[in-house]
Formats: sequence, C-alpha cells, structure tokens
Amino acid sequence: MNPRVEAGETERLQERLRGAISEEVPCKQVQEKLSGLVKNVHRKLRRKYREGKILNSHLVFSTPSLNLVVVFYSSVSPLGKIRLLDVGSCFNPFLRFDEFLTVGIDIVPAVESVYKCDFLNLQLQQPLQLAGDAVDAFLRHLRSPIDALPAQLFHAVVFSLLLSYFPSPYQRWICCKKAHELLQLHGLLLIITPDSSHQNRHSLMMRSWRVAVESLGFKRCKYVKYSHMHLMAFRKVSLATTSDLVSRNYPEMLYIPQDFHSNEEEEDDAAAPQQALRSDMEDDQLAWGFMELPDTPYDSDSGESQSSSAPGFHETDDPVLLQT
Ligand SMILES: C[S@@+](CC[C@H](N)C(=O)[O-])C[C@H]1O[C@@H](n2cnc3c(N)ncnc32)[C@H](O)[C@@H]1O
Repeated sequence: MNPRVEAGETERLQERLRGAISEEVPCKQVQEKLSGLVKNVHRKLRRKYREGKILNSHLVFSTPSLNLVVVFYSSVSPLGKIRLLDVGSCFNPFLRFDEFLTVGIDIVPAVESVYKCDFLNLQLQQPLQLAGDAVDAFLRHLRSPIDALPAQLFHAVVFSLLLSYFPSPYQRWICCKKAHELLQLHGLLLIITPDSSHQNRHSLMMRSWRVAVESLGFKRCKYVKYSHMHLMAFRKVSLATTSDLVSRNYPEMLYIPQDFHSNEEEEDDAAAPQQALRSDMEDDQLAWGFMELPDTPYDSDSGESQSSSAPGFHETDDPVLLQT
C-alpha cells in the first residue's frame, strides 16, 4: 500500500491519474516547451562548469552508476561494449566513455549526437534475433528521429534527472515499463532523481518507488542517497510484470511531492513572476545545489548511514555482483 495514500485520498489520486492519461497527447507540446526552458538552465550550468565555477552535475551524479554498470557487465559480458540507452540525454554525457556503446535520446536534443525521440510514445518491436556484433551495428546505424526500437536491446538504461521531469506518476510508470521491455534479462535500470531535502524526509517515497519499479519485473540491487539526490539501480530479473498491477495502483506509487500541489498553488506561483525571477547569486546557489560530493552517501531507505569513503560504490545486497 502506498504509504502516502490515506483514506479518501485514493479517489482523488485516481482522478488525477485519469486526467494525466487523457492529457498525454497535448502534453507533448508542453513538454517540448518545458524542455527548452530546462535546457537554458543546463546551458548556464555547463557554461559555469567550463568557466570552472561548478562541477559538471551530470558526471558527478553518474559516476557511482557508471561503476555499477561497468562492474556488473565486466563479469557478465567480458567482450564487446555495454549497450547503454540514456533517456533524456540532453547533451550525451556518456558518449565519452569507451566502455559503452551509447544511444542518447531526447525529445529536444541539445547536441547532434543525441537522437530525437519522445520516449513516452516510443513503439516497442519484436527483439532482434541477431548476434552481438550485428546488434551493435544496428545501434550504430540508427537514424533520428527514433519512433520505434526492438525490445531487449540494451544492457543498461539510464534515467538521469528524467522521471521527476514528468508531471504525472503515470508517465513515470510508462517510462519504467518501457525500460523493462528494452532491457535484456539481467540488464540494469539506473534512476537518478533529485531531492529537495537533504534529510531522509522522502524515504517513504523512495520505498514506494522501489515497490512500483520492482512490480514490473525488476529487483533493486543498489541504493545510495546523496544530500540532494537518490541513485537507484534495478536489475531486470523477470520477463514478466506482476499480475495485480491494477489492484495495487503501482503507477501512482511513483509520486513526487510536487504531484500533491493544488491547482491554486500552481496558479499562485504563475501569478507571482517577481518571485520566480532569480538573481545571479541565487542562480549560483541553485547550481551549487546540483553539485554533489560523492563521498557522503547514506542509505535513507534503511535509515542507516553509509560510512565507507569509497566514492559512491558500496554493493552489499546484489548476489551477482557479490560473485564477481
Ligand atoms: C532535467 S533534463 C536531464 C538531462 C540529463 N539526463 C542530465 O542528467 O543532466 C531532462 C531531459 O529529459 C528530456 N525529456 C523530457 N521529456 C522527454 C520525453 N518524453 N522523451 C525523451 N526525453 C525527454 C528533456 O528534453 C531534458 O533534456
């Protein structure tokens, strides 16, 4: 049971969910607009990074996840590259890592190497019946825009700062479901999602996400909380999803605090432009908020602090990784 769903709240949530589903098509234009706005912030962040003012947020966030993918697959697939799909890739940050055959997709790509693709509307096709080399060749010859991909194509799918971008839990759910279909059995889904609170205030939310994602046929094998970030790795352990999807309302378990803001609150925000405008100093502070130090993780899901100083890679409960 979703811990946030109390008596009487279920109906309201279902109402919102129904609204979100029916609004999906016009939503595309809104998302493209939103995406443009976010890209401006990213452009600013990258400029400041180049000027030496901040670290590259993506690389800092992603390092532990990269370690996880590389360690995992070096045992399973010693030959060939790790086929990695970066959804909402923006500027293709994984391209520079030799270990990966990276496919970056985005609804509004910021660089030419990223393929244009609306992941929510991506069509899934039958898996390719090809040898590994031929699958790699297929990926190297993709053309933009991508409207469809074969199932079971990738070793890893990355959602870095993607899920919280969507305005409805149902859309986050669709993303996780597509990731499950696109992954080979034992493949990894890596989710990196921001958290406004550096305490473990949102640990119930993360537990809720875990239940929802696992119901699709995943098993969580890694979780790290940085002060303003959650990193989760899920392994695809089953080709099938659970059969009680509807009765358990799993999609709504992928909630974020903003989902519970009322329309009035949203309108108040929109009607107060001077509050939304930030000074350069506030922008800098925001940028610093994106910067994470990889040596201060703690597991807010268990309530335990992780004291190891190894930068963000502490594997304790993944049987395959333990064998390596
Ligand atoms: C917050 S940015 C994250 C960028 C990058 N992954 C990172 O970690 O820095 C979210 C990205 O998701 C993209 N996006 C939003 N909706 C999408 C969709 N339906 N399909 C593909 N990408 C989408 C946006 O264009 C944006 O580039």
